[in-house]
Order: sequence, then structure tokens, then C-alpha cells
Amino acid sequence: MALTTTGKPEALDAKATEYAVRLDHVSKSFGRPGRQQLVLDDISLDVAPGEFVTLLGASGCGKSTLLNLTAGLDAASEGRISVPGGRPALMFQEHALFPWLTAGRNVELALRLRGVQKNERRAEAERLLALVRLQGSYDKRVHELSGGMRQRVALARALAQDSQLLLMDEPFAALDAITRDVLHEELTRIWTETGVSILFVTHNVREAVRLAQRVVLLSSRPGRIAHEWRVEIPQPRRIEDAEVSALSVEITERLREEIRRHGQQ
Ligand SMILES: Nc1ncnc2c1ncn2[C@@H]1O[C@H](COP(=O)(O)OP(=O)(O)OP(=O)(O)O)[C@@H](O)[C@H]1O
Repeated sequence: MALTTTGKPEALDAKATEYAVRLDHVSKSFGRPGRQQLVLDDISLDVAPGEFVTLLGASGCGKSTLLNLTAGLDAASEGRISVPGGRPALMFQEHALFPWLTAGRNVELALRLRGVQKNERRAEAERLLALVRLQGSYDKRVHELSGGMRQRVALARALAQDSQLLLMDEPFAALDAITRDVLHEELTRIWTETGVSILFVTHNVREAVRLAQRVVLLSSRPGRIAHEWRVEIPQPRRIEDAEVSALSVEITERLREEIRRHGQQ
């Protein structure tokens, strides 16, 4: 497929590339010509196949914008985004499940859109619900599920797309700390089992360190890559582990510096 300097993520041959997604000098402005606000400035970032990267930054620094560009929901103003494996799967803070469908039917809908045959959908939806530890919940309606269970269904639905790249925008931010902790464990397990690449947006430093192999810090206004850390702490980690805490303190310091610097502009 021809490469363009702007526009939607491009599908390339997955085998020929060493990344699940590549952002190459990506910038994004909003607003009318002459009154434009530069939100993302010259972002270059690769996520390797099977890698788990968290994108961290202060509120309003452009994290969601970056994810939306990667998902193809909006076009970059400059630069190029390549997603070799095709359309990424998406998961947001709001579950966005259809309330009139059961948990199972919500997952099946994604399977249908993927082109899975009707007679295979039920079994595949059951398998995905079991993967997120919701076996037996196929017939439950959305209002019968807790917040954590809804996010599990949303995760099963995202996985139903069978994409090589999963984009997650603060998916656990609305959950209580204990439910979030459990879902961190589940996500780590599912990431290990499936080998999916994950780009996960959060403003929670401990969450970023708990989950990722690499934490990328964005500065604010405009969003630029300020720093990144490789997280060598073995999984499974716990959010209260001493090593997770120590690195979180270091990253928080750096984040504070970025916020102070932004405040002085
Ligand atoms: N469609 C849009 N039109 C105009 N401005 C926008 C649009 N989308 C985002 N912005 C602006 O871009 C900036 C970055 O927003 P974005 O939602 O990406 O930040 P964020 O880092 O995800 O914030 P948060 O952590 O609070 O969710 C903000 O100033 C926002 O007002």
C-alpha cells in the first residue's frame, strides 16, 4: 500500500515489519487555519510485536488523541502511522456495550463484524468470555453485570476482533482499586497468553509501571515524548511491590517536572 504523509493508519505486510505499530514524526493540530492548537508534536514511537507499552502524561497532553490517530478514528496533520496487522482493537474507559444485548451477544457482534461464521460464533464467544473469566455469563444482560464485569466483557469483545494490536484508553480508570488490581492481573495473563501487542493510555503512574514493559512519558502542550523507561521487573508484579513503587516515584518526579515546565510557559 502506498505511504502517505498524512491520513489513516496504513496496513502493511505484518511479516515484513518488526513493529505492531509505528508512528513516524506524527503531529496533530486542531482548529481552523490561523487559529490552530498544536496538540501532538513530532511523535515517533514503535510498539514491537507482543510488546506492552503504556503511554503516560498529564491530563490534556494528547494521550487520547494519539490513540485515536493510531486507531484511525482521526487523521494526523503530519507524519505517518503504520499498523501492519490491520485495524487495531479498541477499549475505552466506558465499556460501550449494547445494553439490549447479553454479554455473549455483545461479543458475538464483534465476531460477526470480523466475518466469523454464524455456527462458530457462540462457541467462540463462550471461549472469549472464559478467557476473561466470565464463563457462565453468556446470557447476562449488561445491567446485571458489575463495573468490573462490564470491562471484562468489553475486553472479550475487543479480543474478538482478533487484532494483533490492542489500544486501551484508561480502561480501568472508573473502577475501584481492588477491582482494578484484579483486572491488572487478568490483563497481564491475557497479554501473556495471546501475545497481543498493547498500547495502553493512563495518567496513573503506578498502573503504567505495574503493567508495561516500557513506559513512555508525554509532555504537555504540545505533547512530545519527554522520556521513556524500560521496566525490567518480572511479571506477575503487584502494584504495591517495592520495585514498582521505586520506579513510580522516579517517573512521578519526572512527570512533575514536565507539569512545572508546562506551567511556566
Ligand atoms: N476534536 C478535537 N477538537 C479540538 N480540540 C481537541 C479535540 N480533541 C482533543 N482536543 C484537545 O487536544 C488536547 C489533548 O486532548 P486529549 O484528550 O488527547 O488529552 P489526554 O491526554 O487524553 O487527556 P486526559 O488524560 O484528560 O483524558 C486538549 O487540549 C483537547 O482539548
